[in-house]
Amino acid sequence: MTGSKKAGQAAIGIIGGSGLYDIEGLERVREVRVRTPFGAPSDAIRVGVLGGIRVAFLSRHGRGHRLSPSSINYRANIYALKSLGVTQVISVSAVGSMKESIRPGDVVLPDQFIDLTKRRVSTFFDEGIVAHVGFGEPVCSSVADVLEQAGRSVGARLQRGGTYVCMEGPQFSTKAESRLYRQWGVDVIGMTNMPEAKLAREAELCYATVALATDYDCWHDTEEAVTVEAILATLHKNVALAKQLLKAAVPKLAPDRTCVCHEALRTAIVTAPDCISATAKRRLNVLIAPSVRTRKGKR
Ligand SMILES: CSC[C@H]1O[C@H](OP(=O)(O)O)[C@H](O)[C@@H]1O
Ligand SMILES: Nc1ncnc2[nH]cnc12
Repeated sequence: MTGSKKAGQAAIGIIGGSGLYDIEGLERVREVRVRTPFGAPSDAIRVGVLGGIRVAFLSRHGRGHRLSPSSINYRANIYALKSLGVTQVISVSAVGSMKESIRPGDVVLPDQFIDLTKRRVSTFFDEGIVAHVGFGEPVCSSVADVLEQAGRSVGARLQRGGTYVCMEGPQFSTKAESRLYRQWGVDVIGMTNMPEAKLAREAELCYATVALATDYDCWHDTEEAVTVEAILATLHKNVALAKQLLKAAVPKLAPDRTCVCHEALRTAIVTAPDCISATAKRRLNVLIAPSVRTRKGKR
């Protein structure tokens, strides 16, 4: 087994979305309840071994799907994974297809996001310390490379790249909205990847999403408009594929990161070190300690 991490720690995090509340085949599982300065994550984190590699699995909506997209504590989720030693996050999400070419059952690996959420806290840097991370490339292409290979190896119909528009929900879109997003050229629609991906970047975690297309939203002339029933039926058929994909991907993720995700904060913190409030330092210690340390005395 790789990943010389202590029990209860893991370098790879998996955030399971709708239909993926657990991972069978996760061995030597230890349930970790993490407390964070931002409150409780969606559920206990299940740390175990998948394909010989230690991973930390978190159900985004909680087991039993208790949390709506707007009430998920995204900060606590990302902070909790970071504090367990996670450096790379694979997110799994059900999405609506906004293109004829993406069929229910297909896998999309989005490389861009449009954030239309309205009532979510989307930063760790809101009190006592200011930071502006780059987000032009919101997805880690190294992780996406691995997901693409893994997806193809398990026979998924897969689209590499595409734009995920994140709506607030919980209601699905109107036809007018759906048509508008299509004019924007988006590929898929969902309700959860924002602010998750933003927070992952602020926490210097690699982040990539395996988006499982479940429906054609409500824009299609001949297909039924989306319903939860239809989404769950499609997920039911495809969740096994997603699990195979994850199992194939996990051992291929390089433990030593060469991407820029791990240094997102290096040039992002604008507050002078001696002006960062003690509370912020304490609250964000897990995230900012290395960057603040290297900037000491520079201002
Ligand atoms: C239960 S269907 C709608 C629900 O599914 C997606 O969630 P996730 O990204 O966690 O798979 C979508 O964003 C909605 O939250
Ligand atoms: N059509 C859709 N809109 C928003 N979120 C979704 N998740 C799955 N399908 C969706």
